[in-house]
Amino acid sequence: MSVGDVAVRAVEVWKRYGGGSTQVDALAGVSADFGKGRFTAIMGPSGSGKSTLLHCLAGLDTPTDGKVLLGDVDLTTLPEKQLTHLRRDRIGFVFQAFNLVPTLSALENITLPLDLAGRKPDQDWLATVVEAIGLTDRLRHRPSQLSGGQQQRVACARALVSRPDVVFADEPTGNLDSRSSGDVLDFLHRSVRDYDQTVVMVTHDPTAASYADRVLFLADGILQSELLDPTAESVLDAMKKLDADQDDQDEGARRTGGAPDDAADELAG
Ligand SMILES: Nc1ncnc2c1ncn2[C@@H]1O[C@H](COP(=O)(O)OP(=O)(O)OP(=O)(O)O)[C@@H](O)[C@H]1O
Repeated sequence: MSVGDVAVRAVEVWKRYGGGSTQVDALAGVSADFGKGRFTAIMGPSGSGKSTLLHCLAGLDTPTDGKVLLGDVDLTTLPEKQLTHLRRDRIGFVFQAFNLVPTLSALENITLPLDLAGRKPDQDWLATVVEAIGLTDRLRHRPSQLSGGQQQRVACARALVSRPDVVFADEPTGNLDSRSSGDVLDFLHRSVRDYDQTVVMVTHDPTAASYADRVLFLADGILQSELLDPTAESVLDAMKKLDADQDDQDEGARRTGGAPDDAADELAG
């Protein structure tokens, strides 16, 4: 991928927690490009580092080592104040728990990031986004008067209203039933296909991942494989293979009494 086609790039990103016997490498040298106008899903077993990677890419967390480039800006060296502005102006977030402000209407929630930045919404784009989430008749409702799926669509609109470089979504359908999930994923998919937005989404769900153009698979903080034009079936197969590979490594380590890497070396010859 040429530099101009990349929205965000991870270069040898490490994230280490703790020290001594409790040390954990949540990310162990992850390098990946996330293309502009592309929808990428990140998958992997629990504890594999998905959220940590998303948070590092979004400038919500600082890697222990390595670089994160948003366009040509290295987030890892940016002073905190500039990072705050960059997150506000160039990045959108969708969280599993919606995180809407309960006292504001749906429309006020959508425009909140712009209001906080003292910017006026682009009315055409706002109308497009509002129309696309299919909630034109509920814009004056408070979050408590909306279903979970409707609240999450409001959160997606809020993430997109500033036309960010990238929308990062962390398990956006984790709290939703399959129908509401479909509505939210359709919306994210259309924002990429029709409006050239860039979405990076962490998910456990093969069906959710099938809405993406590409799926990256993490295990033990390492990028293991990727799948282009995924279907729910091909994602499930890739996850089974990942599980089987992990089991083989664990079994090798158990038999030799060593670390998985030692075991792999020993098995290899
Ligand atoms: N603040 C922290 N302090 C110590 N260890 C942490 C911290 N945050 C994450 N970890 C560890 O880093 C590893 C990766 O965590 P992460 O939350 O990124 O995984 P995940 O793939 O998103 O998991 P899940 O699917 O369960 O949400 C795990 O072993 C986790 O226990």
